[in-house]
Amino acid sequence: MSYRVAVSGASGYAGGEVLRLLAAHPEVEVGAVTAHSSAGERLGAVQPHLHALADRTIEDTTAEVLAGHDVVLLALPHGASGEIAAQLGEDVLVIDAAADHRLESSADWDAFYDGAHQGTWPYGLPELPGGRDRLRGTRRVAVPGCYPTTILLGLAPAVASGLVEREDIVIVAATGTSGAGKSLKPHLLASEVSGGMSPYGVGGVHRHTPEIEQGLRAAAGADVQVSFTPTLAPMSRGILATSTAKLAPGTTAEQLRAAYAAQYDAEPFVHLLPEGQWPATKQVVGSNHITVQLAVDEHAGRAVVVSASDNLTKGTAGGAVQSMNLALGLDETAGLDMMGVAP
Ligand SMILES: NC(=O)C1=CN([C@@H]2O[C@H](COP(=O)(O)OP(=O)(O)OC[C@H]3O[C@@H](n4cnc5c(N)ncnc54)[C@H](OP(=O)(O)O)[C@@H]3O)[C@@H](O)[C@H]2O)C=CC1
Ligand SMILES: CC(=O)N[C@@H](CCC(=O)OP(=O)(O)O)C(=O)O
Repeated sequence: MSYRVAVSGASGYAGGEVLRLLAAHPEVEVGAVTAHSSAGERLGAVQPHLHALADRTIEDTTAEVLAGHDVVLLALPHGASGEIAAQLGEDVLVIDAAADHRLESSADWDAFYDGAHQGTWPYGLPELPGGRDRLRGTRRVAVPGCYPTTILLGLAPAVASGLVEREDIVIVAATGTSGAGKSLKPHLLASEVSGGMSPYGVGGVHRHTPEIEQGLRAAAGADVQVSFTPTLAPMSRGILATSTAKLAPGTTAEQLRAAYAAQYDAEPFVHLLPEGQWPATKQVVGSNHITVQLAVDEHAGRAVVVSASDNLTKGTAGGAVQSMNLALGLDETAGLDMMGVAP
């Protein structure tokens, strides 16, 4: 059987990556492709790399156009996503790449986002404790943010094992510019971004902070506090996150490594690298894989964890397809077997 999947936000970066993956998915047929200002255009005019789908016409994002599909995959700005999601039937599997349904706490939503909180859907990160059980058979999935995916998979084993202090975690992460979407933004002009790096959202104000704390709380079973600083790097795709945490008394490097190995050895997409080899965005770009490495800094008494992903693949579209597979009862890795693109 082939599942018919509609993709909204088809002209954007996340929607384009979703379509790239779905076009190669063995159990899926791409149905309606919808967007907003580009409705009426050929898909090939705005996504010229999607050759197999180039002659599709982009339609308006309405409940009528999205009706009659098994799956609706939303890659819209938050707000627009919640609005259309509320009009879709309960039987259709809705996968939302926007932030609307990620947060459990309405207070967190109000502190970091505009508009009303749309509620909480099962969180699409299978590798978190209990993650797969939450996703199997569900009809609603909230796809995690790109930074949270990379950072949560970097830190979850450390907090879950109790080998680090939960109140002293510092994260600095670099992202490629595609994380900000396709619309024109002056700070993303090539002349601003190329040849340098810059921080943004400094001082605990980035909207992924509560999402990261929520995911770590789920892993640890207790509150976790982080300081998160994002930075912009001159690359189109990729996230490299460096997270450090104060070691719990007596923690050794061997214990920490064993905790990561126990959680990740059987994971198809999360790879604890061999000792001495460090994550880099070029290992993962274009793939649904994420690489992780750790060290113990004895001098500072801290665990240092580095994780790398492609923000558009494991960080959005690949993660969305992985969750879709679980929700539909398919092989979790279906359509996701591509390796990275290097150099
Ligand atoms: N980029 C990334 O790395 C990640 C993105 N996400 C999330 O995915 C979503 C899409 O992001 P991204 O692809 O980067 O953004 P883009 O700006 O690249 O694309 C936005 C898409 O949404 C459509 N759109 C805009 N406004 C409306 C509206 N009012 N109604 C219907 N469609 C609309 C646009 O259509 P048109 O062009 O026709 O106007 C376009 O197809 C966002 O919620 C983002 O937070 C999540 C994780 C990572
Ligand atoms: C470079 C850049 O601006 N990146 C975006 C990444 C966020 C993202 O895409 O995730 P959401 O799904 O939560 O929007 C940012 O920092 O806001």
